[in-house]
Amino acid sequence: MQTLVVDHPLVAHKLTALRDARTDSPTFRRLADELVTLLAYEATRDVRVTDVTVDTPLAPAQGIRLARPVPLVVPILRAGLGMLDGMTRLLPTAEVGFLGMIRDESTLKAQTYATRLPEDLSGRQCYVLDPMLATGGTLAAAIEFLFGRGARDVTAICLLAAPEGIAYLDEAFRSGERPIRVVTAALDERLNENGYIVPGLGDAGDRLYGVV
Ligand SMILES: O=P(O)(O)OC[C@H]1O[C@H](OP(=O)(O)OP(=O)(O)O)[C@H](O)[C@@H]1O
Ligand SMILES: O=c1cc[nH]c(=O)[nH]1
Ligand SMILES: [Mg+2]
Repeated sequence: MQTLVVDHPLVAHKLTALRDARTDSPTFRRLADELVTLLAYEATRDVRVTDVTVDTPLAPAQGIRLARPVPLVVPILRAGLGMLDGMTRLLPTAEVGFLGMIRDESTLKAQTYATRLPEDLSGRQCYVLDPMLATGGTLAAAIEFLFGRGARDVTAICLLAAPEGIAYLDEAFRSGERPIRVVTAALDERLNENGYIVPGLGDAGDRLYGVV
């Protein structure tokens, strides 16, 4: 599994403000949105394209277009929803699916409460959005859904990742015939005893949606 930690001063600047406990929800939402657009630029370097020719006002020009089938973008509710606009700003023609998942805080296991995905994903590049890669349980379950429907490859875009979550995904998809990749703004130190990323940013869903 490839893990890309995007190293850019604008990413680091916005992430620092996002982490700050003093940052209010409206600002948190804006920063998350801006960060995702920066991460998505790196995460879509290998988006599939096809050759086309267009006519400029002066002459024909060789060009490229996104290949079909278009990529599928899947925000994992709740916190992933705060990343959707930042992603579709770069991929406005992508199809959007949804997964409603919640981590049982006593077992740290992910439960799925809503799935709105195309039945057949054969050949599709998929981008899964979830700000936090903590134990890896949520993303692993989400990625399994997509490969179960025939996805070609899956890229997870996260704001923060813990070493434990990276290791878990790496092990879960070790075989390699189901290619996955993680693109994140930072690799943090560890998980605490409650499965939260340290230093992290707290509970991403609560901070995005003003839950105090
Ligand atoms: O890597 P994991 O250990 O699975 O933890 C990461 C998940 O935990 C949080 O979701 P939560 O279950 O709190 O739901 P929410 O997104 O609605 O806040 C976060 O949004 C991730 O989805
Ligand atoms: O640090 C964490 C870990 C899981 N979920 C969150 O929202 N934050
Ligand atoms: Mg979540």
